[in-house]
Amino acid sequence: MLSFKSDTSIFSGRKGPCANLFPPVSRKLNNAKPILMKAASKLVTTKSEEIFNEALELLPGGVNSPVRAFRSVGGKPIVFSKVKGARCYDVDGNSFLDYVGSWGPAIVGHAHDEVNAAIIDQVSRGTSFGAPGPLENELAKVVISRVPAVEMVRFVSSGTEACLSVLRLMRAATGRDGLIKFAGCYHGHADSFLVKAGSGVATLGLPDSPGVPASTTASTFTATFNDLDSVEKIFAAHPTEIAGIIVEPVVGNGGFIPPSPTFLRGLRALCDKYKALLCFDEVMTGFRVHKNCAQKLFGVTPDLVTLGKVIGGGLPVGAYGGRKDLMLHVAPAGTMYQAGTLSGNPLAMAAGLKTLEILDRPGAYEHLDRISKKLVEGVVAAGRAAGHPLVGGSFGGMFGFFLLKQEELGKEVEKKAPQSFEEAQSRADTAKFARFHRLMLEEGVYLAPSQFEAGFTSLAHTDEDIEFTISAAANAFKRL
Ligand SMILES: Cc1ncc(COP(=O)(O)O)c(C=O)c1O
Ligand SMILES: N[C@H](C=O)CCC(=O)O
Repeated sequence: MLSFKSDTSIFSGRKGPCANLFPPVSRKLNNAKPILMKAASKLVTTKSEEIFNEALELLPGGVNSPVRAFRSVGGKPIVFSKVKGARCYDVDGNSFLDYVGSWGPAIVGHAHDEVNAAIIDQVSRGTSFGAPGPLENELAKVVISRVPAVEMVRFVSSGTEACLSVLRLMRAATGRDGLIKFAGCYHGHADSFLVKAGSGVATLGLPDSPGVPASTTASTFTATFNDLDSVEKIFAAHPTEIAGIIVEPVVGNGGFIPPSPTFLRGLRALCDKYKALLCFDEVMTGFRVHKNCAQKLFGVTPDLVTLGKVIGGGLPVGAYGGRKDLMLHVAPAGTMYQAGTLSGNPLAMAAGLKTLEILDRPGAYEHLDRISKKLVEGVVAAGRAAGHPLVGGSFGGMFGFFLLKQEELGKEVEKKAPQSFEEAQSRADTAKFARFHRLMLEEGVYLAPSQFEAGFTSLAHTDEDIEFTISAAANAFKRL
């Protein structure tokens, strides 16, 4: 195992025959030539542990969002001190290649100089208005111009807020209460969505969530992703009750699960048949899998869309939007009420505008697509070469892989990616993933601390970073 010292001190170089094959993790931080580290040292996490132990007395589970607690991968979380570009740095002086990227917002790289400058410039004019500001129009125009379904948009402060608002809108517009979601999909933590949800709910193995009234989720019907029959059955049983479907067009909260070629188009047809609304929850996929979101990538236009993460460039933001006739239900244009003190926050608007401007530059999405594919292909090849069955995939800057149960090795099924969350749950070896996650940390690579989360690349990740990550994975698989 490697020990990673502070940015200004020596850093990793594997002992033994491969010593000269591994570029130092923090090469950008230290021009010193990599020197051989003492063997069998381990990741130094003293300060992280001190801070996290203190946090356990202050914050439920020591965190402000459950997945950060490392519960499903074991050990204690790494406490970050700063982030920059493709890297994160912990309070013990370790540096890691970061494939979480604040769960998506850091798509142009952490702390991008131009994004920082845009925020600082806005700070000089105030951090919050509580009144209309020009940047809300500017970001709205960019979203409307780039997202096929969006003719009008409302900004809020989180993806959760966007999803709970869009559900209320679907109900207000149709006069119906029913909602169809999919097992393993996560649409934030509002009551109606906490039914067989993905992300932290799945990671922690929670059945759903206490505190959610049965009366609330009585209107939430759960289908199986990529299984149109499971959706048709719900519609057939409730032909006039369903307000809409909400779906992650590429599942990222149940692990990485792409749609089958006919699935999204099938959902569109079923919604049209039963006069329900179709909402793509693109909080994660939005501006990540394609410049014009997943709806352009797959050629299916929903009625409504939710967005977040990328459009705030790292500051708190969410948005819901869609057909103008639907959005005009929203107060004060209409009577469907939704509000927010910090909605359309000028700092978030500034950061989001600059982020989307950088993403609009030539080659941005080609880079994201290419390096993500290279990463997944390299990691999968390394795992299989070491005798571990795994599958993976990517779209744009979003990727994922499943470490499968050992009995699949050498069988035809090994090459087939899970088509649904239920299948992923039955085929994934989450204990092995936990061991892999820890070994990758020791190799200087920070992956999402859950098998049931997607990974994220950025414009700051280089080919050398990807090659380093693949080498790190090869090492980890050998030690798994
Ligand atoms: C697809 C999706 N929808 C909604 C959310 C909720 O967003 P937030 O965490 O900003 O409330 C998330 C992420 O957490 C997400 O990935
Ligand atoms: N899967 C979630 C969003 O993408 C993870 C972020 C969180 O809930 O803390």
